Amino acid sequence: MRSGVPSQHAAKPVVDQIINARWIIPVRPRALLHHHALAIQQGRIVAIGPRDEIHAAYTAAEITILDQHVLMPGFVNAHTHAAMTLMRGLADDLPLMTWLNEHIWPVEGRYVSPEFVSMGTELAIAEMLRGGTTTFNDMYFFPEAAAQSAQNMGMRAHIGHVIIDFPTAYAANADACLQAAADLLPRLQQMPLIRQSLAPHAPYTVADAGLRGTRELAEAEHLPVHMHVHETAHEVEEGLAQYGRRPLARLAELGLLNPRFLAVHMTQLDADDLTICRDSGLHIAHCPESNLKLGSGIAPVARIREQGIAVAIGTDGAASNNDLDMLGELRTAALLAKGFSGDPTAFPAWEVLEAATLGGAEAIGWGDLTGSLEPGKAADCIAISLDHPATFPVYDPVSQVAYCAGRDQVTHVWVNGQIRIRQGQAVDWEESALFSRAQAWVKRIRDKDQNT
Ligand SMILES: CSC[C@H]1O[C@@H](n2cnc3c(O)ncnc32)[C@H](O)[C@@H]1O
Ligand SMILES: [Zn+2]
Repeated sequence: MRSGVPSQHAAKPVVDQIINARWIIPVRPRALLHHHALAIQQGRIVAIGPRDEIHAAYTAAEITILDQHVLMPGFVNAHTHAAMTLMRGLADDLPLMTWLNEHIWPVEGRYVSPEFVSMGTELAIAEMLRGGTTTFNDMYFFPEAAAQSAQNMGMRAHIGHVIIDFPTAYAANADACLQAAADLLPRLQQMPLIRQSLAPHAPYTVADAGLRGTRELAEAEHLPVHMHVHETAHEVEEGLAQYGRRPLARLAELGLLNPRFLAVHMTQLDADDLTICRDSGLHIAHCPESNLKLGSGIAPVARIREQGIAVAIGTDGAASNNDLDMLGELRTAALLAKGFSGDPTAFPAWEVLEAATLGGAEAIGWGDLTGSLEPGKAADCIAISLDHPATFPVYDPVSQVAYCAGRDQVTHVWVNGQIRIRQGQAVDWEESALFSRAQAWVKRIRDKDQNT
């Protein structure tokens, strides 16, 4: 494949860098390229083509040679609560509402603050970048703190302004959340790696008034909406009892569903729900490991995809997953779709890689910039070394990435052309220093909250 490569007779342009790789999986187009290279200038991909042609066409200030590696777009984690790394392993083996009501919400009530969110988000970014994630779609309190952490650490983030009815350390009610979102929008617009959404928490925590306010602000500011929906059977039963209709139907009636709506979880879907999803054009963030661990249910991904409904992949927070590992998550998604449907062709390797990259970018309205390696797009890319016992032999690199590579094999990560991970190590921060700072929070939470 040859894309964006100038004629070799013209004067040779100088680019910032060229990355040579044994294999490139650009995701779009769906192709496996052998011995190709990527030319990058000012954070953007300017060309992708056979190695010799790229070197004949460009001079580069920096050349990286990845001769045992797959180069591919970074993963887009379509649903996170990044700061919840500080609560990883605090409450396990519980159903969702017990986990939230008796453990997570009380701890959040005591500790969540801008400082807590900065610390937890930094830990999450360190983990996600090491695992090859270059963009995350977040929903948490104090979104400015999360945005600032992502911008400082050079990671791309889609930051959700949370909307929730009950009083928290962040805001008194849904109206105050909407006001905080409106006030913050211009500040976050100044951050080049950040885009924003509105994030009403769930149908059971935001009444109709807050959802109408969400729709109005989303329409006025052209913002996407990111929300937990149909996570458990209990949520659907409770919604039916309280509102006389299933939560998804209620959201449709409130005018919230459209291609800029990202419904997270969606484990409970009847035929009418699937029709609503298909007709509205919404996207689904599938979080299989969090759903399994909380015993919430299994999203019927094969049936969802048969209807042409777009699926992205997310980890959810580190307190319910308990990791932020997109390679692990996409593998679980592929295997679960096959096992649950009884069809091994459900969610094949190529399609699950697409869902974990471009599918995530499109789900958050960022498909113009990231999620695939194409000229004009941001150089958000990762290298995975296949020179490892876990991935030997290599008949098909796509199969290796989907079914057997581990995140310890992610050697290089670039966001917007800036190297963030080199030879498996963070470039700009010491992980041990992050852990030392985080330890103060861990001590406070442990002393007060464990074994009480
Ligand atoms: C209001 S900020 C986000 C809010 O969501 C909570 N949360 C984390 N994981 C889940 C989940 O799987 N379902 C519902 N709510 C979840 C988190 O603790 C924050 O309070
Ligand atoms: Zn969640």
